[in-house]
Amino acid sequence: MTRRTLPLTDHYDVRRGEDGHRYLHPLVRGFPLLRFPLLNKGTAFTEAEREALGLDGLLAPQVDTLDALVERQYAEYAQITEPLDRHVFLRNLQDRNEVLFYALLSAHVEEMLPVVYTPTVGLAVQKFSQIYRYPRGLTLSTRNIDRAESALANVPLNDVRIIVATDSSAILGIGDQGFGGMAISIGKLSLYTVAGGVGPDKTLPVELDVGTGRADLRDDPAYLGVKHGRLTGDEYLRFIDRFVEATLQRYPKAIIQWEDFSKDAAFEVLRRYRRVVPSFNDDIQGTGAVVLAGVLNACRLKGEALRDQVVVVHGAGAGGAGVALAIREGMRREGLSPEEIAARVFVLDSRGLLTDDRRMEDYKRDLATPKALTDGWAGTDLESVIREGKATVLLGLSGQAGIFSEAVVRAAHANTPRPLVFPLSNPTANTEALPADILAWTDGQAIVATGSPFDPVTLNGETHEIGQGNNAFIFPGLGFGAILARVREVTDEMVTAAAYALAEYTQANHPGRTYPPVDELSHASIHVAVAVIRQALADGVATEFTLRGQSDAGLLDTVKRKFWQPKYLPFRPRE
Ligand SMILES: NC(=O)c1ccc[n+]([C@@H]2O[C@H](COP(=O)([O-])OP(=O)(O)OC[C@H]3O[C@@H](n4cnc5c(N)ncnc54)[C@H](O)[C@@H]3O)[C@@H](O)[C@H]2O)c1
Ligand SMILES: O=C(O)C[C@H](O)C(=O)O
Ligand SMILES: [Mn+2]
Repeated sequence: MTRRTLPLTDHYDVRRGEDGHRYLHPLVRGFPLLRFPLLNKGTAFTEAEREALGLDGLLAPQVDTLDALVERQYAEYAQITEPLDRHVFLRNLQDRNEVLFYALLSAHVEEMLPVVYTPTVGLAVQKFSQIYRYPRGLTLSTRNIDRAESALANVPLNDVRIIVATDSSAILGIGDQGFGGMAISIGKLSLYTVAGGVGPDKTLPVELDVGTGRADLRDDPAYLGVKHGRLTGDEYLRFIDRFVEATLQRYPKAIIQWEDFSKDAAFEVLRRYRRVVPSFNDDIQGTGAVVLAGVLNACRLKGEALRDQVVVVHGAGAGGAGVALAIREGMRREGLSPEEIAARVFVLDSRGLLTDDRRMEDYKRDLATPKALTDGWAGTDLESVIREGKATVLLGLSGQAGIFSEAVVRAAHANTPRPLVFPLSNPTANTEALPADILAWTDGQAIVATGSPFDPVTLNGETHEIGQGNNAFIFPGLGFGAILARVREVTDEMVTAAAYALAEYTQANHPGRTYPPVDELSHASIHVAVAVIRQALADGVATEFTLRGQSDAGLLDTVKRKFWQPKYLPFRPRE
Protein backbone atom coordinates (compact mmCIF):
# COMPACT_ATOMS: atom_id res chain seq x y z
CA MET A 1 0.00 0.00 0.00
CA THR A 2 1.35 3.41 -0.88
CA ARG A 3 1.25 5.94 1.93
CA ARG A 4 -0.98 8.88 1.33
CA THR A 5 0.35 12.05 2.82
CA LEU A 6 -2.38 14.56 2.16
CA PRO A 7 -5.65 13.04 3.36
CA LEU A 8 -6.32 13.86 6.98
CA THR A 9 -9.14 11.40 7.34
CA ASP A 10 -10.89 8.88 5.17
CA HIS A 11 -13.59 11.46 4.68
CA TYR A 12 -11.90 14.56 3.41
CA ASP A 13 -8.69 16.23 2.46
CA VAL A 14 -7.62 19.84 2.58
CA ARG A 15 -5.90 21.38 -0.43
CA ARG A 16 -4.82 24.81 -1.47
CA GLY A 17 -6.71 26.21 -4.43
CA GLU A 18 -5.14 28.18 -7.27
CA ASP A 19 -6.07 31.32 -5.29
CA GLY A 20 -3.87 30.16 -2.39
CA HIS A 21 -6.82 29.56 -0.04
CA ARG A 22 -7.42 26.24 1.70
CA TYR A 23 -10.42 24.22 0.60
CA LEU A 24 -11.95 21.16 2.13
CA HIS A 25 -12.75 18.36 -0.31
CA PRO A 26 -15.19 15.91 1.24
CA LEU A 27 -15.29 12.31 0.10
CA VAL A 28 -18.88 11.95 1.16
CA ARG A 29 -21.68 14.16 -0.07
CA GLY A 30 -25.33 14.69 0.71
CA PHE A 31 -26.90 13.69 3.98
CA PRO A 32 -23.91 11.76 5.42
CA LEU A 33 -21.91 14.99 5.21
CA LEU A 34 -24.23 16.48 7.84
CA ARG A 35 -23.51 13.51 10.10
CA PHE A 36 -19.73 13.89 10.26
CA PRO A 37 -18.98 16.25 13.14
CA LEU A 38 -15.63 17.26 11.63
CA LEU A 39 -17.31 18.25 8.37
CA ASN A 40 -20.74 19.47 9.29
CA LYS A 41 -21.26 23.23 9.04
CA GLY A 42 -25.04 23.10 9.54
CA THR A 43 -26.72 26.22 8.22
CA ALA A 44 -23.33 27.76 7.50
CA PHE A 45 -23.09 25.78 4.26
CA THR A 46 -23.41 28.37 1.52
CA GLU A 47 -25.98 28.17 -1.26
CA ALA A 48 -23.27 27.17 -3.71
CA GLU A 49 -21.94 24.47 -1.37
CA ARG A 50 -25.43 23.14 -0.76
CA GLU A 51 -25.99 22.76 -4.47
CA ALA A 52 -22.60 21.30 -5.23
CA LEU A 53 -22.56 18.87 -2.32
CA GLY A 54 -26.07 17.44 -2.50
CA LEU A 55 -27.36 19.37 0.52
CA ASP A 56 -29.98 21.45 -1.24
CA GLY A 57 -33.34 21.02 0.46
CA LEU A 58 -31.84 19.36 3.54
CA LEU A 59 -31.13 22.53 5.50
CA ALA A 60 -33.05 25.55 6.73
CA PRO A 61 -33.11 28.34 4.13
CA GLN A 62 -31.07 30.74 6.23
CA VAL A 63 -27.32 30.83 5.54
CA ASP A 64 -25.40 31.63 8.72
CA THR A 65 -21.91 32.73 9.61
CA LEU A 66 -19.97 30.85 12.23
CA ASP A 67 -20.25 33.86 14.54
CA ALA A 68 -24.03 33.84 14.24
CA LEU A 69 -24.12 30.13 15.04
CA VAL A 70 -21.92 30.69 18.08
CA GLU A 71 -24.29 33.35 19.35
CA ARG A 72 -27.33 31.17 18.80
CA GLN A 73 -25.77 28.24 20.62
CA TYR A 74 -24.62 30.45 23.46
CA ALA A 75 -28.13 31.81 23.96
CA GLU A 76 -29.43 28.24 24.25
CA TYR A 77 -26.61 27.21 26.54
CA ALA A 78 -27.33 30.13 28.84
CA GLN A 79 -30.89 28.84 29.37
CA ILE A 80 -29.58 25.62 30.91
CA THR A 81 -28.98 25.72 34.63
CA GLU A 82 -27.60 22.31 35.67
CA PRO A 83 -23.87 21.84 35.06
CA LEU A 84 -24.32 18.24 33.87
CA ASP A 85 -27.04 19.33 31.43
CA ARG A 86 -24.67 21.99 30.15
CA HIS A 87 -22.00 19.34 29.75
CA VAL A 88 -24.38 17.13 27.76
CA PHE A 89 -25.41 20.10 25.63
CA LEU A 90 -21.79 20.89 24.75
CA ARG A 91 -20.88 17.24 24.16
CA ASN A 92 -23.85 16.87 21.82
CA LEU A 93 -22.73 19.94 19.93
CA GLN A 94 -19.22 18.51 19.71
CA ASP A 95 -20.60 15.32 18.23
CA ARG A 96 -22.70 17.25 15.72
CA ASN A 97 -20.61 20.17 14.60
CA GLU A 98 -17.07 20.16 15.92
CA VAL A 99 -15.87 23.49 14.58
CA LEU A 100 -18.87 25.20 16.10
CA PHE A 101 -18.23 23.49 19.44
CA TYR A 102 -14.66 24.79 19.49
CA ALA A 103 -15.64 28.27 18.33
CA LEU A 104 -18.16 28.44 21.19
CA LEU A 105 -15.71 27.05 23.71
CA SER A 106 -12.92 29.42 22.61
CA ALA A 107 -15.24 32.38 23.00
CA HIS A 108 -16.21 31.36 26.57
CA VAL A 109 -13.22 29.45 27.92
CA GLU A 110 -13.45 30.61 31.49
CA GLU A 111 -17.18 29.94 31.72
CA MET A 112 -17.22 26.62 29.90
CA LEU A 113 -14.00 24.97 31.04
CA PRO A 114 -15.58 23.92 34.34
CA VAL A 115 -18.35 22.30 32.29
CA VAL A 116 -16.37 20.30 29.74
CA TYR A 117 -13.56 19.71 32.23
CA THR A 118 -13.07 19.74 35.99
CA PRO A 119 -15.29 19.72 38.04
CA THR A 120 -18.36 18.78 35.95
CA VAL A 121 -16.48 16.17 33.95
CA GLY A 122 -16.30 14.20 37.21
CA LEU A 123 -20.08 13.95 37.21
CA ALA A 124 -20.07 13.13 33.50
CA VAL A 125 -17.71 10.24 34.24
CA GLN A 126 -20.04 8.91 36.94
CA LYS A 127 -23.11 9.24 34.71
CA PHE A 128 -21.36 8.27 31.49
CA SER A 129 -23.54 5.26 30.74
CA GLN A 130 -26.66 7.37 31.27
CA ILE A 131 -25.61 10.36 29.16
CA TYR A 132 -24.02 8.29 26.38
CA ARG A 133 -25.36 9.41 22.98
CA TYR A 134 -22.89 9.17 20.11
CA PRO A 135 -19.74 7.11 20.16
CA ARG A 136 -16.47 9.04 20.26
CA GLY A 137 -12.89 7.83 20.27
CA LEU A 138 -11.54 4.32 20.59
CA THR A 139 -12.68 1.74 23.10
CA LEU A 140 -10.49 -1.27 23.66
CA SER A 141 -11.84 -3.79 26.09
CA THR A 142 -11.23 -7.39 27.04
CA ARG A 143 -13.79 -8.16 24.30
CA ASN A 144 -11.78 -6.74 21.42
CA ILE A 145 -8.20 -6.30 22.59
CA ASP A 146 -7.17 -9.32 20.52
CA ARG A 147 -8.32 -7.38 17.48
CA ALA A 148 -6.63 -4.12 18.46
CA GLU A 149 -5.19 -3.57 14.96
CA SER A 150 -8.50 -3.90 13.16
CA ALA A 151 -10.25 -1.82 15.84
CA LEU A 152 -7.72 0.95 15.29
CA ALA A 153 -8.17 0.63 11.54
CA ASN A 154 -11.82 1.54 12.06
CA VAL A 155 -10.98 4.91 13.58
CA PRO A 156 -11.86 7.42 10.86
CA LEU A 157 -8.73 9.54 11.35
CA ASN A 158 -5.48 8.99 9.51
CA ASP A 159 -3.13 11.36 11.24
CA VAL A 160 -3.69 11.23 14.98
CA ARG A 161 -0.94 13.05 16.88
CA ILE A 162 -2.19 13.03 20.44
CA ILE A 163 -3.97 10.29 22.34
CA VAL A 164 -5.30 10.54 25.87
CA ALA A 165 -5.69 7.04 27.25
CA THR A 166 -7.07 6.01 30.62
CA ASP A 167 -7.73 2.70 32.33
CA SER A 168 -10.10 4.60 34.66
CA SER A 169 -8.50 3.17 37.77
CA ALA A 170 -8.11 6.54 39.55
CA ILE A 171 -10.30 9.17 37.93
CA LEU A 172 -9.68 12.54 39.60
CA GLY A 173 -10.27 11.87 43.31
CA ILE A 174 -13.29 9.62 42.65
CA GLY A 175 -11.51 6.34 42.09
CA ASP A 176 -12.32 3.42 39.79
CA GLN A 177 -14.94 4.48 37.26
CA GLY A 178 -14.82 1.70 34.68
CA PHE A 179 -15.93 2.64 31.19
CA GLY A 180 -17.02 6.11 32.35
CA GLY A 181 -13.40 7.29 32.38
CA MET A 182 -13.78 7.85 28.64
CA ALA A 183 -15.32 11.21 29.55
CA ILE A 184 -11.97 12.29 31.01
CA SER A 185 -10.07 11.39 27.84
CA ILE A 186 -12.61 13.36 25.81
CA GLY A 187 -12.49 16.36 28.16
CA LYS A 188 -8.68 16.50 28.24
CA LEU A 189 -8.58 16.44 24.44
CA SER A 190 -11.03 19.33 24.19
CA LEU A 191 -8.39 21.30 26.07
CA TYR A 192 -5.73 20.12 23.66
CA THR A 193 -7.68 21.77 20.89
CA VAL A 194 -8.96 24.91 22.58
CA ALA A 195 -5.80 25.61 24.58
CA GLY A 196 -3.12 23.52 22.90
CA GLY A 197 -3.80 24.27 19.28
CA VAL A 198 -4.09 20.63 18.16
CA GLY A 199 -6.74 20.19 15.47
CA PRO A 200 -9.62 17.93 16.57
CA ASP A 201 -8.88 15.57 13.67
CA LYS A 202 -5.47 14.95 15.26
CA THR A 203 -6.82 13.87 18.64
CA LEU A 204 -8.08 10.49 19.82
CA PRO A 205 -9.62 9.72 23.21
CA VAL A 206 -9.06 6.14 24.32
CA GLU A 207 -10.72 4.07 27.01
CA LEU A 208 -8.86 0.94 28.02
CA ASP A 209 -11.67 -1.06 29.57
CA VAL A 210 -9.85 -3.72 31.54
CA GLY A 211 -12.88 -4.25 33.79
CA THR A 212 -13.83 -2.56 37.01
CA GLY A 213 -13.33 -3.40 40.65
CA ARG A 214 -16.70 -1.82 41.42
CA ALA A 215 -19.41 -4.41 41.97
CA ASP A 216 -22.09 -1.70 41.94
CA LEU A 217 -21.13 -0.78 38.37
CA ARG A 218 -20.90 -4.40 37.23
CA ASP A 219 -24.34 -5.11 38.69
CA ASP A 220 -25.93 -2.06 37.12
CA PRO A 221 -27.83 -3.15 33.98
CA ALA A 222 -27.33 0.34 32.52
CA TYR A 223 -23.53 0.15 32.84
CA LEU A 224 -21.91 0.11 29.39
CA GLY A 225 -18.48 -1.32 30.21
CA VAL A 226 -17.31 -4.93 30.44
CA LYS A 227 -18.70 -6.56 33.54
CA HIS A 228 -15.84 -8.33 35.22
CA GLY A 229 -13.11 -7.42 37.68
CA ARG A 230 -10.00 -5.54 36.59
CA LEU A 231 -7.20 -7.33 34.81
CA THR A 232 -4.08 -7.31 36.95
CA GLY A 233 -0.42 -8.33 36.70
CA ASP A 234 0.77 -9.85 33.43
CA GLU A 235 -2.70 -9.97 31.91
CA TYR A 236 -3.05 -6.24 32.48
CA LEU A 237 0.34 -5.45 30.98
CA ARG A 238 -0.33 -7.70 27.98
CA PHE A 239 -3.52 -5.70 27.35
CA ILE A 240 -1.65 -2.38 27.44
CA ASP A 241 1.13 -3.87 25.28
CA ARG A 242 -1.44 -4.75 22.62
CA PHE A 243 -2.81 -1.20 22.70
CA VAL A 244 0.65 0.34 22.37
CA GLU A 245 1.75 -1.99 19.54
CA ALA A 246 -1.38 -1.41 17.50
CA THR A 247 -1.20 2.36 18.09
CA LEU A 248 2.42 2.53 16.98
CA GLN A 249 1.50 0.76 13.79
CA ARG A 250 -1.49 2.89 12.89
CA TYR A 251 -0.28 6.24 14.28
CA PRO A 252 3.51 6.28 14.26
CA LYS A 253 3.55 10.04 14.92
CA ALA A 254 1.26 9.95 17.94
CA ILE A 255 2.11 10.95 21.48
CA ILE A 256 0.27 9.27 24.32
CA GLN A 257 -0.86 11.04 27.46
CA TRP A 258 -1.50 8.46 30.19
CA GLU A 259 -4.33 9.71 32.36
CA ASP A 260 -5.77 8.73 35.71
CA PHE A 261 -4.01 5.42 36.16
CA SER A 262 -3.84 4.62 39.86
CA LYS A 263 -0.52 4.96 41.60
CA ASP A 264 1.51 1.76 40.97
CA ALA A 265 0.03 1.26 37.49
CA ALA A 266 0.74 4.91 36.67
CA PHE A 267 4.44 4.54 37.42
CA GLU A 268 4.76 1.11 35.87
CA VAL A 269 3.01 2.06 32.61
CA LEU A 270 5.07 5.22 32.28
CA ARG A 271 8.33 3.39 32.84
CA ARG A 272 7.42 0.53 30.53
CA TYR A 273 6.40 2.62 27.52
CA ARG A 274 7.98 6.04 27.65
CA ARG A 275 10.89 4.91 25.50
CA VAL A 276 8.70 2.76 23.25
CA VAL A 277 6.27 5.50 22.35
CA PRO A 278 6.70 9.19 23.19
CA SER A 279 4.41 9.51 26.17
CA PHE A 280 3.98 11.10 29.57
CA ASN A 281 1.76 10.65 32.58
CA ASP A 282 -0.36 13.70 33.15
CA ASP A 283 -0.99 13.07 36.84
CA ILE A 284 2.64 12.43 37.72
CA GLN A 285 4.42 14.79 35.37
CA GLY A 286 1.82 17.37 34.35
CA THR A 287 0.75 17.84 37.96
CA GLY A 288 4.35 17.98 39.17
CA ALA A 289 5.09 20.73 36.68
CA VAL A 290 1.99 22.81 37.35
CA VAL A 291 2.48 22.69 41.11
CA LEU A 292 6.19 23.51 40.87
CA ALA A 293 5.28 26.55 38.75
CA GLY A 294 2.67 27.77 41.24
CA VAL A 295 4.91 27.22 44.26
CA LEU A 296 7.78 29.08 42.57
CA ASN A 297 5.47 32.01 41.92
CA ALA A 298 4.03 31.98 45.42
CA CYS A 299 7.55 31.99 46.88
CA ARG A 300 8.35 35.01 44.77
CA LEU A 301 5.23 36.74 46.09
CA LYS A 302 6.58 36.12 49.60
CA GLY A 303 10.01 37.39 48.63
CA GLU A 304 11.53 33.98 49.32
CA ALA A 305 12.99 31.11 47.33
CA LEU A 306 11.80 27.55 46.97
CA ARG A 307 14.93 26.40 48.79
CA ASP A 308 13.76 28.27 51.89
CA GLN A 309 10.52 26.30 52.13
CA VAL A 310 9.56 23.13 53.94
CA VAL A 311 6.97 21.32 51.88
CA VAL A 312 4.39 18.78 53.00
CA VAL A 313 2.74 16.77 50.23
CA HIS A 314 -0.40 15.07 51.46
CA GLY A 315 -1.17 12.08 49.23
CA ALA A 316 1.41 9.78 47.67
CA GLY A 317 -0.42 8.55 44.59
CA ALA A 318 0.38 9.51 41.01
CA GLY A 319 -0.32 13.18 41.71
CA GLY A 320 1.34 13.45 45.12
CA ALA A 321 4.45 11.52 44.15
CA GLY A 322 4.75 13.51 40.91
CA VAL A 323 4.49 16.77 42.83
CA ALA A 324 7.07 15.68 45.42
CA LEU A 325 9.51 14.71 42.66
CA ALA A 326 9.02 18.04 40.89
CA ILE A 327 9.50 20.08 44.08
CA ARG A 328 12.66 18.11 44.85
CA GLU A 329 13.95 18.82 41.36
CA GLY A 330 13.18 22.54 41.84
CA MET A 331 15.15 22.55 45.12
CA ARG A 332 18.03 20.69 43.48
CA ARG A 333 18.16 23.40 40.82
CA GLU A 334 18.39 25.98 43.60
CA GLY A 335 21.48 24.24 44.90
CA LEU A 336 20.22 22.05 47.75
CA SER A 337 21.92 18.70 48.39
CA PRO A 338 19.91 15.45 48.56
CA GLU A 339 20.23 15.51 52.37
CA GLU A 340 18.98 19.07 52.57
CA ILE A 341 16.08 18.22 50.31
CA ALA A 342 15.17 15.21 52.43
CA ALA A 343 14.72 17.54 55.39
CA ARG A 344 12.49 19.88 53.37
CA VAL A 345 10.05 17.64 51.51
CA PHE A 346 7.74 15.37 53.52
CA VAL A 347 5.27 13.07 51.81
CA LEU A 348 2.32 11.36 53.49
CA ASP A 349 0.09 8.57 52.31
CA SER A 350 -2.97 7.08 53.99
CA ARG A 351 -0.76 5.53 56.67
CA GLY A 352 1.07 8.75 57.54
CA LEU A 353 4.55 10.04 56.77
CA LEU A 354 6.66 7.98 54.39
CA THR A 355 9.73 7.06 56.41
CA ASP A 356 12.45 4.78 55.11
CA ASP A 357 11.88 2.15 57.79
CA ARG A 358 8.35 1.56 56.54
CA ARG A 359 7.03 -0.98 54.05
CA MET A 360 5.80 0.79 50.94
CA GLU A 361 5.40 0.49 47.18
CA ASP A 362 8.66 0.81 45.24
CA TYR A 363 7.82 4.11 43.59
CA LYS A 364 7.45 5.79 47.00
CA ARG A 365 10.88 4.76 48.23
CA ASP A 366 12.77 7.77 46.83
CA LEU A 367 10.35 10.07 48.58
CA ALA A 368 10.71 8.62 52.07
CA THR A 369 12.10 10.65 54.95
CA PRO A 370 15.10 9.13 56.76
CA LYS A 371 13.70 7.73 60.00
CA ALA A 372 16.46 9.38 62.02
CA LEU A 373 15.16 12.78 61.02
CA THR A 374 11.92 12.16 62.84
CA ASP A 375 13.51 10.96 66.09
CA GLY A 376 11.95 12.86 68.95
CA TRP A 377 8.92 13.97 66.93
CA ALA A 378 5.59 13.86 68.72
CA GLY A 379 4.05 11.95 65.79
CA THR A 380 4.05 11.43 62.04
CA ASP A 381 0.44 12.31 61.28
CA LEU A 382 -0.24 15.38 59.15
CA GLU A 383 -0.45 17.92 61.94
CA SER A 384 2.63 16.59 63.73
CA VAL A 385 4.67 16.58 60.53
CA ILE A 386 3.72 20.21 59.91
CA ARG A 387 4.68 21.21 63.45
CA GLU A 388 7.81 19.14 63.85
CA GLY A 389 9.07 19.61 60.29
CA LYS A 390 8.24 23.38 60.37
CA ALA A 391 6.29 23.18 57.13
CA THR A 392 5.58 26.39 55.24
CA VAL A 393 3.88 24.80 52.21
CA LEU A 394 0.91 22.37 52.24
CA LEU A 395 0.04 20.57 49.02
CA GLY A 396 -3.08 18.42 48.99
CA LEU A 397 -3.23 15.49 46.55
CA SER A 398 -5.03 12.86 48.57
CA GLY A 399 -8.58 13.42 47.36
CA GLN A 400 -9.61 13.63 51.05
CA ALA A 401 -12.21 16.39 51.40
CA GLY A 402 -11.67 18.67 54.37
CA ILE A 403 -8.42 17.06 55.53
CA PHE A 404 -6.75 20.50 55.69
CA SER A 405 -8.68 21.37 58.84
CA GLU A 406 -8.44 24.60 60.79
CA ALA A 407 -5.88 23.00 63.11
CA VAL A 408 -3.77 21.83 60.18
CA VAL A 409 -3.78 25.20 58.45
CA ARG A 410 -3.10 27.06 61.69
CA ALA A 411 -0.17 24.74 62.37
CA ALA A 412 1.39 25.82 59.07
CA HIS A 413 0.60 29.46 59.79
CA ALA A 414 2.49 29.15 63.07
CA ASN A 415 5.66 28.37 61.05
CA THR A 416 5.50 31.30 58.65
CA PRO A 417 3.56 34.55 58.28
CA ARG A 418 2.39 33.51 54.79
CA PRO A 419 1.87 29.78 54.38
CA LEU A 420 1.22 28.33 50.94
CA VAL A 421 -1.88 26.15 51.12
CA PHE A 422 -2.84 24.37 47.90
CA PRO A 423 -5.78 21.97 48.16
CA LEU A 424 -5.28 20.44 44.74
CA SER A 425 -7.69 17.52 44.74
CA ASN A 426 -10.49 17.34 42.20
CA PRO A 427 -13.36 17.56 41.68
CA THR A 428 -14.59 20.36 43.95
CA ALA A 429 -16.23 18.01 46.45
CA ASN A 430 -12.84 16.38 47.10
CA THR A 431 -10.95 19.55 47.87
CA GLU A 432 -8.83 19.38 51.05
CA ALA A 433 -10.17 22.76 52.22
CA LEU A 434 -12.24 25.65 50.93
CA PRO A 435 -10.24 28.76 49.96
CA ALA A 436 -12.55 31.00 52.01
CA ASP A 437 -11.85 28.93 55.14
CA ILE A 438 -8.09 28.86 54.59
CA LEU A 439 -8.04 32.62 54.20
CA ALA A 440 -10.26 33.16 57.24
CA TRP A 441 -8.08 30.91 59.41
CA THR A 442 -4.93 32.79 58.38
CA ASP A 443 -6.25 36.38 58.47
CA GLY A 444 -5.99 36.52 54.70
CA GLN A 445 -2.27 35.75 54.81
CA ALA A 446 -2.22 32.31 53.17
CA ILE A 447 -1.42 32.02 49.47
CA VAL A 448 -4.05 29.68 48.11
CA ALA A 449 -4.38 27.77 44.85
CA THR A 450 -6.76 24.91 44.11
CA GLY A 451 -7.13 22.10 41.57
CA SER A 452 -10.74 22.92 40.69
CA PRO A 453 -11.98 26.44 39.95
CA PHE A 454 -13.09 28.63 42.88
CA ASP A 455 -14.54 32.14 42.95
CA PRO A 456 -12.39 34.93 44.38
CA VAL A 457 -12.65 35.36 48.15
CA THR A 458 -13.23 38.75 49.74
CA LEU A 459 -12.03 39.09 53.31
CA ASN A 460 -11.81 42.35 55.28
CA GLY A 461 -12.38 44.32 52.10
CA GLU A 462 -9.58 42.59 50.22
CA THR A 463 -10.27 40.31 47.27
CA HIS A 464 -8.10 37.24 46.77
CA GLU A 465 -8.04 35.57 43.35
CA ILE A 466 -7.75 31.80 43.69
CA GLY A 467 -5.25 30.44 41.18
CA GLN A 468 -6.22 27.18 39.49
CA GLY A 469 -3.29 24.83 39.96
CA ASN A 470 -4.47 22.29 37.46
CA ASN A 471 -2.33 20.35 35.01
CA ALA A 472 -4.49 21.96 32.31
CA PHE A 473 -1.82 24.69 32.37
CA ILE A 474 0.83 22.15 31.39
CA PHE A 475 -0.38 19.22 29.28
CA PRO A 476 -1.77 21.13 26.26
CA GLY A 477 1.50 23.03 25.75
CA LEU A 478 3.65 20.02 26.62
CA GLY A 479 1.81 17.82 24.15
CA PHE A 480 1.66 20.47 21.43
CA GLY A 481 5.38 21.22 21.75
CA ALA A 482 6.16 17.50 21.64
CA ILE A 483 4.02 17.11 18.51
CA LEU A 484 5.60 20.05 16.71
CA ALA A 485 9.12 18.90 17.56
CA ARG A 486 8.18 15.34 16.51
CA VAL A 487 9.91 13.97 19.60
CA ARG A 488 11.18 10.44 19.97
CA GLU A 489 10.62 10.69 23.70
CA VAL A 490 9.19 13.12 26.24
CA THR A 491 12.06 13.76 28.63
CA ASP A 492 11.80 14.80 32.27
CA GLU A 493 13.69 17.96 31.33
CA MET A 494 10.97 18.88 28.84
CA VAL A 495 8.41 18.59 31.63
CA THR A 496 10.52 20.73 33.97
CA ALA A 497 11.00 23.28 31.19
CA ALA A 498 7.21 23.46 30.93
CA ALA A 499 7.00 24.24 34.66
CA TYR A 500 9.51 27.08 34.49
CA ALA A 501 7.88 28.44 31.34
CA LEU A 502 4.50 28.59 33.09
CA ALA A 503 6.06 30.32 36.10
CA GLU A 504 7.76 32.79 33.79
CA TYR A 505 4.58 33.48 31.82
CA THR A 506 2.68 34.19 35.04
CA GLN A 507 5.39 36.40 36.43
CA ALA A 508 5.65 38.43 33.23
CA ASN A 509 1.91 38.89 32.72
CA HIS A 510 0.40 38.61 36.20
CA PRO A 511 3.11 39.41 38.71
CA GLY A 512 0.66 39.29 41.62
CA ARG A 513 -0.67 35.81 40.89
CA THR A 514 0.32 32.17 41.33
CA TYR A 515 -1.34 31.07 38.07
CA PRO A 516 -2.63 32.98 35.06
CA PRO A 517 -6.37 33.43 34.69
CA VAL A 518 -8.00 30.51 32.92
CA ASP A 519 -9.07 32.60 29.94
CA GLU A 520 -5.37 32.86 29.10
CA LEU A 521 -4.91 29.12 28.90
CA SER A 522 -4.01 29.18 25.22
CA HIS A 523 -1.48 32.01 25.66
CA ALA A 524 0.17 30.21 28.53
CA SER A 525 0.18 26.95 26.53
CA ILE A 526 1.90 28.62 23.60
CA HIS A 527 4.61 29.84 25.94
CA VAL A 528 4.93 26.36 27.41
CA ALA A 529 5.07 24.76 23.94
CA VAL A 530 7.99 27.00 22.90
CA ALA A 531 9.97 26.05 26.00
CA VAL A 532 9.20 22.37 25.44
CA ILE A 533 10.42 22.50 21.85
CA ARG A 534 13.60 24.29 22.90
CA GLN A 535 14.28 21.62 25.52
CA ALA A 536 13.49 18.77 23.11
CA LEU A 537 16.08 20.22 20.72
CA ALA A 538 18.61 20.52 23.55
CA ASP A 539 17.93 16.94 24.66
CA GLY A 540 18.40 15.61 21.13
CA VAL A 541 14.95 14.02 21.02
CA ALA A 542 13.41 16.35 18.42
CA THR A 543 13.30 14.90 14.91
CA GLU A 544 11.74 17.99 13.32
CA PHE A 545 14.92 19.40 11.87
CA THR A 546 13.42 22.62 10.56
CA LEU A 547 13.19 23.85 14.15
CA ARG A 548 16.92 23.62 14.72
CA GLY A 549 18.72 26.89 15.20
CA GLN A 550 15.49 28.87 15.41
CA SER A 551 15.40 31.79 17.81
CA ASP A 552 12.72 31.94 20.51
CA ALA A 553 10.89 34.46 18.37
CA GLY A 554 11.07 32.06 15.44
CA LEU A 555 9.76 29.18 17.54
CA LEU A 556 6.98 31.35 18.92
CA ASP A 557 6.02 32.25 15.40
CA THR A 558 5.97 28.58 14.37
CA VAL A 559 3.83 27.57 17.34
CA LYS A 560 1.36 30.38 16.69
CA ARG A 561 1.17 29.56 12.99
CA LYS A 562 0.46 25.88 13.68
CA PHE A 563 -2.18 26.64 16.31
CA TRP A 564 -5.51 25.27 15.04
CA GLN A 565 -8.32 27.79 14.90
CA PRO A 566 -12.01 26.96 14.75
CA LYS A 567 -13.05 28.20 11.32
CA TYR A 568 -15.24 26.75 8.63
CA LEU A 569 -13.19 26.10 5.53
CA PRO A 570 -14.91 26.61 2.20
CA PHE A 571 -15.87 23.28 0.62
CA ARG A 572 -15.22 22.15 -2.90
CA PRO A 573 -16.60 18.96 -4.32
CA ARG A 574 -14.12 16.37 -5.59
CA GLU A 575 -13.60 16.48 -9.29
N1 LIG B 1 -4.71 19.71 40.48
C1 LIG B 1 -4.29 18.83 39.62
O1 LIG B 1 -3.88 19.16 38.50
C2 LIG B 1 -4.30 17.38 39.98
C3 LIG B 1 -3.59 16.48 39.20
C4 LIG B 1 -3.57 15.12 39.54
C5 LIG B 1 -4.28 14.70 40.64
N2 LIG B 1 -4.99 15.59 41.37
C6 LIG B 1 -5.80 15.15 42.50
O2 LIG B 1 -5.07 14.41 43.44
C7 LIG B 1 -5.90 13.43 44.03
C8 LIG B 1 -5.20 12.07 43.97
O3 LIG B 1 -5.06 11.71 42.62
P1 LIG B 1 -4.01 10.60 42.16
O4 LIG B 1 -4.05 10.55 40.69
O5 LIG B 1 -2.71 10.83 42.82
O6 LIG B 1 -4.70 9.28 42.77
P2 LIG B 1 -4.03 7.92 43.23
O7 LIG B 1 -5.12 6.95 43.37
O8 LIG B 1 -2.86 7.59 42.40
O9 LIG B 1 -3.50 8.27 44.70
C9 LIG B 1 -4.31 8.64 45.77
C10 LIG B 1 -3.42 8.70 46.98
O10 LIG B 1 -4.08 9.41 48.01
C11 LIG B 1 -3.48 9.04 49.22
N3 LIG B 1 -4.47 9.01 50.29
C12 LIG B 1 -5.69 8.46 50.31
N4 LIG B 1 -6.26 8.65 51.50
C13 LIG B 1 -5.38 9.34 52.25
C14 LIG B 1 -5.38 9.83 53.55
N5 LIG B 1 -6.44 9.67 54.35
N6 LIG B 1 -4.30 10.48 53.98
C15 LIG B 1 -3.25 10.65 53.19
N7 LIG B 1 -3.18 10.22 51.96
C16 LIG B 1 -4.24 9.56 51.48
C17 LIG B 1 -2.85 7.70 49.06
O11 LIG B 1 -1.48 7.87 49.31
C18 LIG B 1 -3.07 7.36 47.60
O12 LIG B 1 -1.91 6.84 47.10
C19 LIG B 1 -7.22 13.44 43.26
O13 LIG B 1 -8.22 14.10 43.99
C20 LIG B 1 -6.89 14.21 42.01
O14 LIG B 1 -7.98 14.94 41.52
C21 LIG B 1 -5.01 16.92 41.08
O1 LIG C 1 -8.40 16.33 35.56
C1 LIG C 1 -8.06 17.27 36.29
O2 LIG C 1 -8.80 18.23 36.53
C2 LIG C 1 -6.67 17.32 36.85
C3 LIG C 1 -6.03 16.03 37.12
O3 LIG C 1 -5.61 15.36 35.98
C4 LIG C 1 -6.79 15.15 38.06
O4 LIG C 1 -6.73 13.93 37.89
O5 LIG C 1 -7.41 15.67 38.99
MN1 LIG D 1 -5.85 13.28 36.03
